[in-house]
Amino acid sequence: MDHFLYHNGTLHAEDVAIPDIAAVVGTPFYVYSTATLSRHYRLFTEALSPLPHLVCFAIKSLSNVAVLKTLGNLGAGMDVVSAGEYLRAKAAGVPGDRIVFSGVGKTREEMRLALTGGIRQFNVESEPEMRALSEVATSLGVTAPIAVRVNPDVDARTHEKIATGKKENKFGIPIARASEVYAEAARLPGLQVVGIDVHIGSQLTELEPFEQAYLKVADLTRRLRAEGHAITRLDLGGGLGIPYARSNEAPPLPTDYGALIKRTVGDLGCEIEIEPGRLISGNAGLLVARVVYVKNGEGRDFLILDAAMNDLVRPSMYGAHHDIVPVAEPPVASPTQEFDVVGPVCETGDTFAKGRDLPLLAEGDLVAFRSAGAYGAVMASEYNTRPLVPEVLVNGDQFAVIRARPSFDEILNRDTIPPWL
Ligand SMILES: Cc1ncc(COP(=O)(O)O)c(C=O)c1O
Ligand SMILES: N[C@@H](CCCC[NH3+])C(=O)O
Repeated sequence: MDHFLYHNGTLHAEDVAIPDIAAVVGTPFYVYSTATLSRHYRLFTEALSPLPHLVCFAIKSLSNVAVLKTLGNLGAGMDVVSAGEYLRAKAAGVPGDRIVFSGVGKTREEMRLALTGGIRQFNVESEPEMRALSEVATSLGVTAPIAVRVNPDVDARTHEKIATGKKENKFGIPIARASEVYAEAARLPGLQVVGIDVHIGSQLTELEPFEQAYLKVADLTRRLRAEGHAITRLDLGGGLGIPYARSNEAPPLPTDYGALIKRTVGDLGCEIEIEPGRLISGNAGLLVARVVYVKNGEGRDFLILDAAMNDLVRPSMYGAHHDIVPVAEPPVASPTQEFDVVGPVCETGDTFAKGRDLPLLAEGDLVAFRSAGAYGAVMASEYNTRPLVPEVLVNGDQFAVIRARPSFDEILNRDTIPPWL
């Protein structure tokens, strides 16, 4: 469900017409819907109720502070993976006791930042990290709450670049070694074991891999408790997929996912944490671009947009599909044409879609990439010295620019010329 629909022949974000935003910020731009973000967050909290739980939004999917504040105000926790993300969560007013810190390479500085600023738990991914955290916490005279991320060796059946739960992946400790790792955690000063963490990958379109992983976590909970550890919290990660090609994809819904969690780990008396990113933010965002040229090539027509791979890298990085729609609603049964949809960047990989059937489009027309809220703006770069595109947040009939397009002056001022030049 999203709130990007056609009204009066024009695509709207909630009650705001997309061309009205384009007139203010220019193109390309990202636009997010408050209603969709809120609805998706609530779907998870409803799906997990009445279990005690915290939905920690995976900031990596969409990290604009205004978006984080929107979710934080509803009571969401945050899953962060860097000092920058931690500071963003705090800037959005999220208290430390609703922030979990994930990631395989947390530095001592990052640990210190979170321990002094407040943290719900660290999801520790290795023994060296656990020892470092013990040292940092002891030096600060505090106790660090931890869950150990286990790698359950489960195939998430997703794109190989975003699968994280197989034994060959860098994430977590092998579940078979959990007993010894937890025993060491219990011995180390400055650490308090509170739970178990698992995250097997992103854009999962089936529930079965989650089920396999969560059943292993349930077994491990019983075993670790028998070994004397107080396991009171289970962090089950994120990863639930979204439909990208709306006409033919129907991944499981948060309700099904919630039911699965209840079935697999619901009877352990643990507080449940989940870390969804994409399902909350993905369909809450569009990337809007303008057609620069329609170019007739050899046996194909190119739709050249003013957005490029640096603005939305998913198609070139993962071969990902995004539905592309015209902002002006095409008349019913209007003719279509096949286009290769590309950006202006000097790489053949700067291709959003090949042979995509689209309504007839012309220079100056606006188009929107659907499902671009997650891993869109956050993965953007200034490759080809293209300024990062602005972000806009819509709420009902109002909208605000939540990140402005940098000027070329700002961009050029970031470089400094050394004295010898
Ligand atoms: C530790 C962790 N938690 C949560 C997420 C969020 O995943 P998704 O956006 O697929 O829900 C990720 C990314 O896959 C992750 O690495
Ligand atoms: N960047 C990936 C998702 C990565 C998930 C990270 N934990 C994507 O666009 O699909």
